[in-house]
Amino acid sequence: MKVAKFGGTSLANAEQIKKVCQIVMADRDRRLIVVSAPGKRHKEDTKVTDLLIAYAERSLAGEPIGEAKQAIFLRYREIVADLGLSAEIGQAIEAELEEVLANKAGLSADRFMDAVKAAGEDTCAKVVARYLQSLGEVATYMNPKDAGMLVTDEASNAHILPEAYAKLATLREREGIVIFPGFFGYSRAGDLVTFSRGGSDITGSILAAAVQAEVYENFTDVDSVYVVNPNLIDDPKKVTEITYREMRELSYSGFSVFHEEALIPAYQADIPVCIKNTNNPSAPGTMIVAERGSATNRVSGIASDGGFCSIYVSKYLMNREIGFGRKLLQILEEEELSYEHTPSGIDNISVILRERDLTEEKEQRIVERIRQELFADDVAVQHSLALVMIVGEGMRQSVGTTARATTALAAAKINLEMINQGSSEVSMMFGVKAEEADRAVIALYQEFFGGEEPVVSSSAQAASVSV
Ligand SMILES: Nc1ncnc2c1ncn2[C@@H]1O[C@H](COP(=O)(O)OP(=O)(O)O)[C@@H](O)[C@H]1O
Ligand SMILES: N[C@@H](CC(=O)OP(=O)(O)O)C(=O)O
Repeated sequence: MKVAKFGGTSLANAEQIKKVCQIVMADRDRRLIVVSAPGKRHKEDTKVTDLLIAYAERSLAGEPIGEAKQAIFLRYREIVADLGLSAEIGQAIEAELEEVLANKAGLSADRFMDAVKAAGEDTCAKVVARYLQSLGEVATYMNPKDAGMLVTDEASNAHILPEAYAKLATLREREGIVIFPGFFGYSRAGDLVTFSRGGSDITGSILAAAVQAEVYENFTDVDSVYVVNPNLIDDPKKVTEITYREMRELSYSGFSVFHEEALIPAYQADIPVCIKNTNNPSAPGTMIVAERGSATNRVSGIASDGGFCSIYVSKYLMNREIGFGRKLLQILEEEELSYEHTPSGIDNISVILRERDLTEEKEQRIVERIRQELFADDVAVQHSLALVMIVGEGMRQSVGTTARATTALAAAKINLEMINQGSSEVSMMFGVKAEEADRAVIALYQEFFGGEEPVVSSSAQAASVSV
């Protein structure tokens, strides 16, 4: 049995949905199908999930909702019509969607937002099931509540509960093709809760682990994972095989092709993941596996992500002070902040955080507390940082990777704010100013995969004029 997840771009319109159904029908082992909400049809388009969020925000703010609602219904109406589904089917699907959008009473703002967001995937799953049925297939829409997709109840940031797996495993016994909406589950109390954005990848991975799938296929709009974001460099090198550890690090640091939390369930159940292209299904794609044969190339990928900040703390003889690190991190804990990294020196330590979590008020309070409670000599917060990551299993065995990377970055006149080698030794991280991140990635690509000058994609050209 294979679990196949199709992303928003694969379901953006009727033409795409037809491709999806052809792919499903071409392999009888593809029996558990996870769908996202319709995504962008072209670059300037809006994903249905974003239309739903805009709708929910207006509704919660008490603003007029007519246009926002119309935009959502239009997307599905067009898809249903172009798939040649009957008017009755269209009306039934619309009535269920309407009910969710109208049902605000008794729900907190968070719960309403999650219910509305999830309607994108839920409606799409119903449409796809109906279309497969119209082609003569035995296909059923599966409600995540009935299936047992039990999750924690943190709004918009759910995590699977371990007890969910036993019931989900019974999906294996279902007849025909099961169409499962991605992106959400239900708490123990029965409330709908969504995963974080892009979370349909997580649904697919959970289901693949639960049913012990032979493979988890993740269909998107690119032929493979590339060694660098293809929006930055035209036609970069393809990755044919990559380990879970490498992909986890790269997804964390900007490879948006696969959700950073989606690898864990598949990894724990030892299910290989294959990233494939709905628009070119015969391309082999990228396999994500436990061990890869060719770990000789030292760097497997280069990624970057912005939105970080660092709290730098220095104190003479910090290395001799028992409990300093704990006290520092406790201050963050009391401010309900998680941290990302803690590179340190003899008398200093930096704590890297996601900028979105640190309000101005919290920042002032934290700086003050570090000064007063820890008697720090210096505390400074630096904003607008990007983390650039080079990742590769082969880096463990090879000498000189750091030297090559820092030399390349120096030659591109990029100032390094921080260097951190991951404890796993499969990654190395460089903190740079956000506006220099693209140039840093391009310089590193040139160093490790270059040979010739890479062709910088037009959207990245502005950032890279001085390369
Ligand atoms: N290293 C990478 N390799 C491949 N794609 C990448 C990489 N980094 C970022 N991407 C982007 O990820 C996109 C696919 O992810 P996403 O838009 O979430 O697709 P889907 O709608 O299928 O979920 C690609 O179109 C590409 O722009
Ligand atoms: N539709 C949701 C979940 C998702 O995974 O979408 P996609 O497969 O298009 O990245 C979102 O946009 O966040």
